[in-house]
Amino acid sequence: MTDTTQQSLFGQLGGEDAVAAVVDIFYDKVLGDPDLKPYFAGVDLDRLKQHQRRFIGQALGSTRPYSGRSMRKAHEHLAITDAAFGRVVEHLAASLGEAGVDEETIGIVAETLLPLKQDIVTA
Ligand code: HEM
Repeated sequence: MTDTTQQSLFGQLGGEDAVAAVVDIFYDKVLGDPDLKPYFAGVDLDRLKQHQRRFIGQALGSTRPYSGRSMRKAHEHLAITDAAFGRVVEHLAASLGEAGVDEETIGIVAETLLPLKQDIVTA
């Protein structure tokens, strides 16, 4: 998929304000999932929210510059399993659906995230 397509996903959803709404839904789902909550133990709230925003931004191809750690460096100490990665992506898909994004677009977003799995899953 080209950058142009990804940018239009971001725009299609409604830009930063709409993304903030998706982040709230996503945040509730991830922390409300007993299988995922432990990964976020000890992570401060600001950092977590930043995670969610960047996660969504990355998923939708936001052009906002990213100056954080690489995906591998950010996650290697967490021993994230394949299953946990899958659940996070599922929660994102559900959150986008609740925000009114159509199935086809959600599928494209999920495909965009999949290549990151090899850097994030270490358990
Ligand atoms: C495609 C999937 C993902 C993306 C794009 C993503 C993105 C990010 C980003 C950008 C950061 C911040 C890095 C920094 O500030 O240096 C981060 C941190 C973090 N991520 Fe993810 N993430 C993903 C999947 C996951 C999964 C599956 C989990 C757990 C099940 C997870 C748990 C965390 C935690 C706990 C932190 C904070 C680590 C710390 O500050 O010690 N992430 N992630």
